[in-house]
Amino acid sequence: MAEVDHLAAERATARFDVEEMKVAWAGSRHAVHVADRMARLVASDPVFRKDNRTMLSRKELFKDTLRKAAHAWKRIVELRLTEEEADLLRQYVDQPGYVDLHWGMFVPAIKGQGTEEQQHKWLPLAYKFQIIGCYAQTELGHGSNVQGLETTATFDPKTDEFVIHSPTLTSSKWWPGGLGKASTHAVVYARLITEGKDYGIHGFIVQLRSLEDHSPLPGVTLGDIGGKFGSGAYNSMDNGVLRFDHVRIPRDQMLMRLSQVTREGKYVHSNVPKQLLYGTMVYVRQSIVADASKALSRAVCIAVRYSAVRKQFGSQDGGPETQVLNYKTQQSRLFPLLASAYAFRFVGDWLNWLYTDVTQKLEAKDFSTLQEAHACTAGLKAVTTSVTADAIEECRKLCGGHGYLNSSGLPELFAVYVPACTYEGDNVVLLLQVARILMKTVSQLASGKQPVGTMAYMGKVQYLMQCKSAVSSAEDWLNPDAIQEAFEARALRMAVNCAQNISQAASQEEGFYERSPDLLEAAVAHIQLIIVTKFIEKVHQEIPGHGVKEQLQALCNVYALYILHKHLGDFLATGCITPRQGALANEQLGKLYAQVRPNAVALVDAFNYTDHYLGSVLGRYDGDVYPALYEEAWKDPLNETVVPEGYHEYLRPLIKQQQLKLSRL
Ligand SMILES: CCCCC/C=C\C/C=C\C/C=C\C/C=C\C/C=C/C(=O)SCCNC(=O)CCNC(=O)[C@H](O)C(C)(C)COP(=O)(O)OP(=O)(O)OC[C@H]1O[C@@H](n2cnc3c(N)ncnc32)[C@H](O)[C@@H]1OP(=O)(O)O
Ligand SMILES: Cc1cc2nc3c(=O)[nH]c(=O)nc-3n(C[C@H](O)[C@H](O)[C@H](O)COP(=O)(O)OP(=O)(O)OC[C@H]3O[C@@H](n4cnc5c(N)ncnc54)[C@H](O)[C@@H]3O)c2cc1C
Repeated sequence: MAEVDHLAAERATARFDVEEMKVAWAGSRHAVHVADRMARLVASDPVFRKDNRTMLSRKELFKDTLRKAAHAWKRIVELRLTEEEADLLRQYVDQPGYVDLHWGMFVPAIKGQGTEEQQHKWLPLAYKFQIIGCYAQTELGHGSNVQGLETTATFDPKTDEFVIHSPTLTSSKWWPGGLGKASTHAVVYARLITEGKDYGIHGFIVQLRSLEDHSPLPGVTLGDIGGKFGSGAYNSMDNGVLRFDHVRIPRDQMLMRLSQVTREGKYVHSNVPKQLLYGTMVYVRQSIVADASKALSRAVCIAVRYSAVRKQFGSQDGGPETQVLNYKTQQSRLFPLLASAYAFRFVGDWLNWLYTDVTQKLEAKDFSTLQEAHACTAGLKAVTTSVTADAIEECRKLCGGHGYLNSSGLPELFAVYVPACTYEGDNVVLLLQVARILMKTVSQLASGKQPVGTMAYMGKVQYLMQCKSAVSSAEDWLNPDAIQEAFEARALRMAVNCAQNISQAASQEEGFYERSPDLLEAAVAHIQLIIVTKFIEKVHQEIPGHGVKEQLQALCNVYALYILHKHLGDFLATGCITPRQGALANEQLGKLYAQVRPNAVALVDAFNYTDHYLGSVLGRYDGDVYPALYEEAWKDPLNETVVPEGYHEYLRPLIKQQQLKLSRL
């Protein structure tokens, strides 16, 4: 009971309106309402139970995923849910499965790369689940290097067909989610060959399995690639392997929005940038940023609530011990993660806006913002997923020993989340893309070309290369202009330093290769600037609700000053701030943590997660952690019998043998 009281007391100390913070977090009152309804719908349905997931075998887990997906679809149809509601319902079911790829990549690939005619033919089938699709790009030999894929699609003018073929072992498709067991179709990326010429990678819709009995079609070899990291977790997904042996598809199953092959076999490229082929990846990368804030906020919610419940040391004269949340070290590890969850949420919203804006411009044949969309989605995907993966592990440690139990929810969350650093583009590979664009922008500064969008600050090169921070007290670091200037100067100076070093190499390519570790850091600095800028812009907006703006202001400052403290070396080495100013930032950070402390539990309540979605005995809303932990232990299959299976085979003979030996002595 005492623990329950603890969280009630924590909630009472909040200095802001939690209901209004829920609106700020979700984006609108409508969003809070819909999310609430969908979360409760899932939580109250026994089919969506997930507390036994880590104890299921791979086969049981996969079947459970099929069952949940089918039940979710049934509920979506029965309740006539809107697209927004259906997306949220699937999110709260919280079990990776083939439907993620069907809706998240197969459908978007057809929408983005198919002609109107192709969309008209294929999308209704996909929308009604008459076909199930996946996104088959990566191969055994190549993932990052898309141009290196080996699968071929050779046009045969005699039959008006493409022949899809896997010429080598390394050309086997390898990894696509939903491919292993569930999908009937795939968008397959292959080298288009016509009239004897290789035109590079293009997308094709290929049927893989019979719609009657689900068996692979002739010439198609298919399977699952095997168990993955952690128990439960991403093992619910059937990541697959696929080989083609001269499989024929009609010509009109090449996705022809960007380029076409005529009946005669002539290749025609529309007047659009060829990078539009990568459009589905750009779309998913922006969703992954929004998803990072969800995963991070879940972990932080668990760690904050548990840290308020957990007590260690400090008891005097039999009085209460100290809540671990009161330890300054706990706060300095946890509150930056809380601030990062909010930061990623807001930058994710902005990125979604950017993506929508770019998509509208592309439809009007305006390709000017394509590079900005690529740099922002790639860079933000890389930084937010890397931070989130590390943060989930940090939250596990923040929960001490109990964090290591599956029932804490953290091991599974980590195992599900960590591949986000790799899929949809390895984070290092993506940051190097950002670095390339930074170098290009720096090189254009001399010619007077004004950078735009998130690179616009580089236009202030004369000022930013020599400015000195005016901060002279800890409070000065609360001024957003001081923060913004320090972050801009750091990012620009790091980029310019890299460019200067590269220019001394024998060639641009060699210089880029040699300096790539520094380039990664420059790219991270640029992306952190974007996150800080978007958080500052958010806080400048009108935000209703008692104390909400003040809390967000504090979190924004925590985020920025934490990054400054963590990367102090960059700020000092580039001469943007002095060691004294660095120390003042750290002093202010400590004061901000004290400001966050009484609001911490309410700030995670504002995420509005149900206990079902959190899936953690440590993160329970009521804080009644110990009885739940105790009860959960007894549910383990090992506890089904008092004497374990194997006792008579292995334990008893061993003990008896030793006893016999002893008795002979
Ligand atoms: C369970 C949790 C799920 C959470 C997710 C939440 C929501 C998501 C919703 C649904 C998805 C569901 C589940 C997600 C889970 C897993 C799915 C995973 C799927 C996959 O992994 S699919 C495979 C992804 N593969 C990659 O990302 C490959 C990475 N490689 C590349 O992108 C490219 O090869 C490369 C690294 C960019 C290099 O390309 P290349 O053609 O060689 O180009 P360069 O020479 O480097 O550049 C040329 C030129 O082009 C520009 N460029 C490059 N890329 C783009 C782009 N995307 N857009 C625009 N422009 C681009 C580049 O800047 C250069 O420009 P220049 O001006 O310099 O010429
Ligand atoms: C869970 C999961 C789900 C997936 N789902 C899908 C899917 O649905 N469909 C699909 O098509 N694919 C999918 N993938 C594949 C995924 O997109 C690739 O694994 C990813 O793009 C990374 O490519 P890779 O495996 O070739 O890594 P590699 O490129 O081989 O990376 C290996 C190492 O090399 C480094 N490296 C590579 N290139 C460079 C470079 N130029 N400079 C410096 N370092 C470099 C990387 O940083 C990394 O450290 C999935 C992968 C996972 C793990």
